[in-house]
Amino acid sequence: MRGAIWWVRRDARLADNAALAAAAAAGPVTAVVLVEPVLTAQGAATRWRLGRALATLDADLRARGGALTVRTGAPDSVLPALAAELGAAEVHALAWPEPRRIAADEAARAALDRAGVRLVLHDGATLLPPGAVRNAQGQPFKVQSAFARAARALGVPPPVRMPARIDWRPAPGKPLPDLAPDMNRGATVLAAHARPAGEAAALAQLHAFLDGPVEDYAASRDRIDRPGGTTGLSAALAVGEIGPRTIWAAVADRPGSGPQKLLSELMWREFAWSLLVARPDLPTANFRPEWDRFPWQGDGPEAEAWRRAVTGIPLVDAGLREMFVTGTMHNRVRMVVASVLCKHLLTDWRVGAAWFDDCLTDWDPASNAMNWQWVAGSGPDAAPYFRVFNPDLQAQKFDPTGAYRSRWLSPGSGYFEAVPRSWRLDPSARLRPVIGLAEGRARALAALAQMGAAG
Ligand SMILES: Cc1cc2nc3c(=O)[nH]c(=O)nc-3n(C[C@H](O)[C@H](O)[C@H](O)COP(=O)(O)OP(=O)(O)OC[C@H]3O[C@@H](n4cnc5c(N)ncnc54)[C@H](O)[C@@H]3O)c2cc1C
Repeated sequence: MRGAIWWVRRDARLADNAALAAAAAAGPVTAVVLVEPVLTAQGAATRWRLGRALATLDADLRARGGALTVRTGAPDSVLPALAAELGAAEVHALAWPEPRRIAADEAARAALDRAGVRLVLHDGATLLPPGAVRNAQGQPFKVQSAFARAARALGVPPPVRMPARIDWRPAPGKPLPDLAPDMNRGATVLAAHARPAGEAAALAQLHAFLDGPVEDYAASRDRIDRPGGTTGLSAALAVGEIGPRTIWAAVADRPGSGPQKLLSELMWREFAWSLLVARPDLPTANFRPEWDRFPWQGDGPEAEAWRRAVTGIPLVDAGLREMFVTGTMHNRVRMVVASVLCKHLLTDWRVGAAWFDDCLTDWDPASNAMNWQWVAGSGPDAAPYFRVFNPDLQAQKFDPTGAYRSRWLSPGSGYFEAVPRSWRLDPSARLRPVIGLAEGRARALAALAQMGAAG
């Protein structure tokens, strides 16, 4: 048998991986990672996290007699050459239907076709094949609850079994380079605070959550002062150390409000991917075109204070610091920091989404874009813009002990060691709010009225 290439992208796992299973069925497997433009264009934190996932996968493969083969360059030139070198007739990869990835995959497919090599994309990055969930008119859903009902009715396929035996055939290549040299000193801080990487760690994390915390998930998931109320699996999902179907299968038959709530949150991720597939411009364009008239302020000093986590609004600064230090942020706080940016600071959601793209280790192009548009009001099934979160009331409600704010606002949180020195932040500075909450709210509502009047 001529063997096949398993082209590893955001699927750093051996289990529940249809691409690996298909490659293994074709003979010896060469597991390949490409340092390519789609990867290098991604944000720093997500590249850093992907680097850790791939390094751990490489160690897992070495323990089984394999290794990752690393090559540099665009897939449409590197893959045909590698296939020729190996005599491989097939390349298998897990589909990741993000616009840049789709375009690069199409170019790779055309080049491989010319070389007589088949590129096969498999599903498994989402619960159901992207684009499969449609309404009675055959259109994608715009309302999440209806989408989730229809998706559940279709039934989530079980995870793919890992092949019992895989013959690994690594090819010569260089070691995996540092994928995020631009993290600079932030990398050391992140390494000290991020969760462990790898497939085994993700599975252990899932099972530890299912062994207890899941029962209380529906009630605890918003308590930001009590860590451990959520799975913490988003970064592992984003780099594919665990497949969503593995989580679904482990949770689906459990009774109780906690497990059911977890399934419904996974359906938000699923909805986001269905939106991105239907509207590839979701990360860059207002889903609802009337939002093109909204009088956003430019990316000015208020937005910069937000990015640097020095707005003087405690919950906002705490959340943005948590993200800088850990690469993630609690969902409740993401909603508040995004709301303050789009409403009190009247800043275009794309400014905030771009900052998250760069800072999140769990960056997911679909979830990030959908959630930003949800908060801003420009998305489908979005929160109405006039519903303006008051960050102080949110803090009282979800951080009643103040533990979250104390942790992330303390000078010893790690934040000041992680940020660029050029920001010249003073840990002992007493911050004044960049805007009064009542003033910001009134300004936001006036802008909304102006958009309405312009319509
Ligand atoms: C402005 C904004 C930006 C966001 N950007 C991202 C992003 O880039 N990547 C990302 O994975 N999530 C994003 N989210 C969604 C959510 O905040 C994270 O998925 C969640 O905090 C991850 O923590 P967890 O794994 O412990 O979640 P859990 O509560 O344990 O939930 C389990 C899984 O369900 C999914 N999920 C939960 N909530 C959502 C949601 N609102 N939307 C989509 N999927 C969800 C995630 O895959 C998550 O890992 C964003 C939310 C907001 C408000």
